[in-house]
Amino acid sequence: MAVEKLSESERKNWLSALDGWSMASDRDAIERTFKFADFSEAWAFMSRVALLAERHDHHPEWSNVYNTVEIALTTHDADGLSQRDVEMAKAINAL
Ligand SMILES: C[C@H](O)[C@H](O)[C@H]1CNC2=NC(N)=NC(=O)C2=N1
Repeated sequence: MAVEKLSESERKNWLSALDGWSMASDRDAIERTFKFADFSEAWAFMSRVALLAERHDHHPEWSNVYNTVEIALTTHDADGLSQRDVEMAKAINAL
């Protein structure tokens, strides 16, 4: 399915609505860092995000160090930010 990149105006609208997410400085992606009480909490969060990713068929680029999870979202099929990233960020924020 062809996925379209977000337009400039769409980006501005969505970014203001996505609490905690910001534009990556070096590429067309949004990112957010999550800090938890400990590794176990971080791992539980990652497990839930993994299930979301499968359900959305939209997968994060992420890293985990102990209690910190860094997530970047971009749409490889669109070579940049698309509506799918926005939907995924909203779903992650709702966890
Ligand atoms: C075949 C499968 O539907 C595609 O490769 C999906 C999988 N997950 C994906 N995740 C992300 N972030 N971008 C994509 O373009 C993408 N495409």
